[in-house]
Amino acid sequence: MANTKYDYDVIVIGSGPGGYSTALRAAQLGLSVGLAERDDQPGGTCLNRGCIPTKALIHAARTMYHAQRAERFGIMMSVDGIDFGRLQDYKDSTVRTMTEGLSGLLRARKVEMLRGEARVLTDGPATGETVSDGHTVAIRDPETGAERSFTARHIVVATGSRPRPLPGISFSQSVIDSDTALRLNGFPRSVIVIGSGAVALEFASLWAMAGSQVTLLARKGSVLSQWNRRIGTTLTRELKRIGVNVVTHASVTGIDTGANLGATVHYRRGEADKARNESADESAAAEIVLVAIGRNPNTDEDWFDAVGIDRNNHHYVVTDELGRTSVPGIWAVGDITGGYELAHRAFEQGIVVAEAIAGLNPQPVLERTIPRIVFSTPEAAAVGLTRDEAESCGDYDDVKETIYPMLGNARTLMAAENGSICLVSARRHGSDSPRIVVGVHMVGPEVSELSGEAEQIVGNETPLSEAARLIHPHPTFSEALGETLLKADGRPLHTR
Ligand SMILES: Cc1cc2nc3c(=O)[nH]c(=O)nc-3n(C[C@H](O)[C@H](O)[C@H](O)COP(=O)(O)OP(=O)(O)OC[C@H]3O[C@@H](n4cnc5c(N)ncnc54)[C@H](O)[C@@H]3O)c2cc1C
Ligand SMILES: NC(=O)c1ccc[n+]([C@@H]2O[C@H](COP(=O)([O-])OP(=O)(O)OC[C@H]3O[C@@H](n4cnc5c(N)ncnc54)[C@H](O)[C@@H]3O)[C@@H](O)[C@H]2O)c1
Repeated sequence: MANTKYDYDVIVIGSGPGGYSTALRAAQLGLSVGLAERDDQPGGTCLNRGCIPTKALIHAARTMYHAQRAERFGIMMSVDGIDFGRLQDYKDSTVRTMTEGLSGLLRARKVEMLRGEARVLTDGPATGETVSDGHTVAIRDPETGAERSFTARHIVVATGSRPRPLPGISFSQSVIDSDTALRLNGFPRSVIVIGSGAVALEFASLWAMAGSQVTLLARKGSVLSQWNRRIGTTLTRELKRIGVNVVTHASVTGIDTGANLGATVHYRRGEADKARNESADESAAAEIVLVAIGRNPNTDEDWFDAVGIDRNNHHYVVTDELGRTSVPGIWAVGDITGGYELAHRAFEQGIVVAEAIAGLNPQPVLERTIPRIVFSTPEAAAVGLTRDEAESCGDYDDVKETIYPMLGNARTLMAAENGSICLVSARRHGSDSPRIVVGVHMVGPEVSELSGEAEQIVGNETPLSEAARLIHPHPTFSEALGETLLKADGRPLHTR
């Protein structure tokens, strides 16, 4: 779509999953696109400091962990050591391959990279052309500091998020965030992980499998306290099995750090104390402390206020369901929009925004069925509602929970692993329509790979009786979901 008034049809600020998917889809639809990025390479948190490097390290640590446990199969193996330099090279080259691949794809779609820190201006461009407010982006060259201005009919803000520190405790050499954790020169001998969400559990699993002494401080009675209760308690138990010392009901009260590496975390045990009548204050010491208590959106630069982009009390940008902000012509996608901070949600938001800008009529992102995965050991995955959510939302009657212990699954048994699936089914409120699956919650080996099927079933509101007719190949982990569906449909085959 040629446009003479502006330099670009669309300028996207930030090249993480939200920004780059917007740029790729917009370019595919014939729009001219500039993609501003302050980092040296595109990909944002996900490719450079998130999804990709963490999973590369988890893959490597799992390989070592499985080798050490092979004795139970009669295979005697030992790990002679870890060449951490080579491990880092493997992780970095995985990241490089991904970011270079992305750069190539952006070039092929003729997306122009605009390198530097970007901000939206309220006035017209330096060229003196007349444009309405909020259509000009200034980009500061990282080398010279000089600013260049570009105009666009639409601006998409995708500035992402950054690690959140504990209130009153700054990050330091021994109190680190996930960015620093990925740059360590070796696996720590001992580590305290604060938090019990995805980042905490993935690093705790990774380090425990690599032989570190890991203490995880969880504020609630189990990890993943926002998830289905059974998933949280099963995962808490399984993490202990791989050697993570999970301390529940622990609220951090302070951290002492010395001049050298090392820190002591002071915490208060909540409900547990009352039952045990013990001293409320406890402490733990380790080489490093990882703080993984969530992320803050990158929406605090002055220009957000100057341009008038509405944000909520937690600093997330407020948008309508297609991604429009309060300023006409300015859109937002990804972590800055609140809700699930996930790469695949950002991809879909980017596609929707690009299609809306191009004048297509996209469906809003279906937030309810976005799969959530934690690549811990074992993995956890969830799609849709928990029983409590289904009962309280008012949309459903006759809510039922069906539990399937994964030990009944042949592949889980062979792998000498454990887990559980919890399926939530219900009928639409006030109708005698068929029972449907409204939530699937899983913990166990490879359950990340079962989330696609779960999303189809929940998202399409497939009647339970039809979903239970799907044939799952034998012997696979996916049979565990098949068995759960059969059980929920009142005709369990390999289970009671
Ligand atoms: C350790 C870790 C592991 C994760 N693992 C997973 C996972 O396995 N699966 C999953 O789905 N999600 C995962 N996530 C979450 C995922 O990384 C984020 O949800 C996703 O990256 C958000 O994409 P985004 O485009 O909103 O922002 P980001 O990826 O944060 O990208 C924002 C980009 O904008 C740039 N930027 C910001 N401000 C400006 C500016 N003014 N000018 C120019 N450029 C700017 C930044 O440099 C950055 O490149 C993980 C996160 C972390 C921290
Ligand atoms: N596999 C994945 O998809 C993946 C992996 C890593 C990160 N992510 C995403 O990145 C984002 C950040 O991850 P995260 O794990 O940091 O955040 P999170 O929101 O998933 O979990 C934060 C955890 O910290 C706890 N917490 C909050 N404040 C605390 C405090 N003051 N003291 C102690 N505990 C506190 C919460 O109870 C929660 O358990 C999340 O949105 C997550 O979805 C996704």
